[in-house]
Amino acid sequence: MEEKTDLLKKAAGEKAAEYIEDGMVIGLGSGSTVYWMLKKLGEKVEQGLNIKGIPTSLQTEGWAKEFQIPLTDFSEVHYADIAIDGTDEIDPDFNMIKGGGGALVREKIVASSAEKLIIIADESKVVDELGKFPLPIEVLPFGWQLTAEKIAEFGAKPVLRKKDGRVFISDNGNYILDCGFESIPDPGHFHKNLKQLLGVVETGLFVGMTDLVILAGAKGVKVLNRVKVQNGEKTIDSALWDKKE
Ligand SMILES: O=C(CO)[C@H](O)[C@H](O)COP(=O)(O)O
Repeated sequence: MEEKTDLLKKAAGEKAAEYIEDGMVIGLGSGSTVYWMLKKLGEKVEQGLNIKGIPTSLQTEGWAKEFQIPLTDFSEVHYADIAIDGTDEIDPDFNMIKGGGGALVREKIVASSAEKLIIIADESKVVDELGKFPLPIEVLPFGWQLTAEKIAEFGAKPVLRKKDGRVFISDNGNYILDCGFESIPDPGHFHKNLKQLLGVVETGLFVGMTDLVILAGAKGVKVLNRVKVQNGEKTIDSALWDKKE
């Protein structure tokens, strides 16, 4: 089972590398699906592709260096042409819960800087409604207990993330609270309310940011586009969203 998921992650990651063109600045997301994109990108760089990547985590930075992908940061560039990242949950509106790997703040900053955000995932990440995956919220370590109490008023029981028996520290030196809400019907509104709490650095809700989803499933890899309709309003080509194939 695990192996099958890995193959799907690999398929989605490798497909995303096809969208990278010479001269681009690429936001490099985090996680095991992104790993496969980085590996493929490394091969392309070796063959002469000229790009620069902005890593969203120390882990991604390490992998990028291993694959000899040239790196840059916001002291040198002000935007990325595309950002490619994974997700923990994605709904039919392309809204997401991210941060399972604890990189949500940098991921969101890099994704916001990008002209186009490409999400790569295996089909297990598709949900009808966000919330089953506990929402990661990055908080300041100081007074995190008070911040957790405030978050709990929104209906979750926040759990301080630990790794190997120790409190998990994000690349930004903060804590992560994993907050099981079960159901998040209005992610945009919910994010805004949580973000106003003192001590909250950022939430793992990514709303209205995704442009393209590369989804790997039993029947192959599908590319789902966000399409434009009248009045400049963006909507989803939901006809393509058929997770129950
Ligand atoms: O948000 C993330 C890290 O903060 C990852 O993109 C998310 O956890 C998906 O990871 P994976 O590709 O390993 O399933």
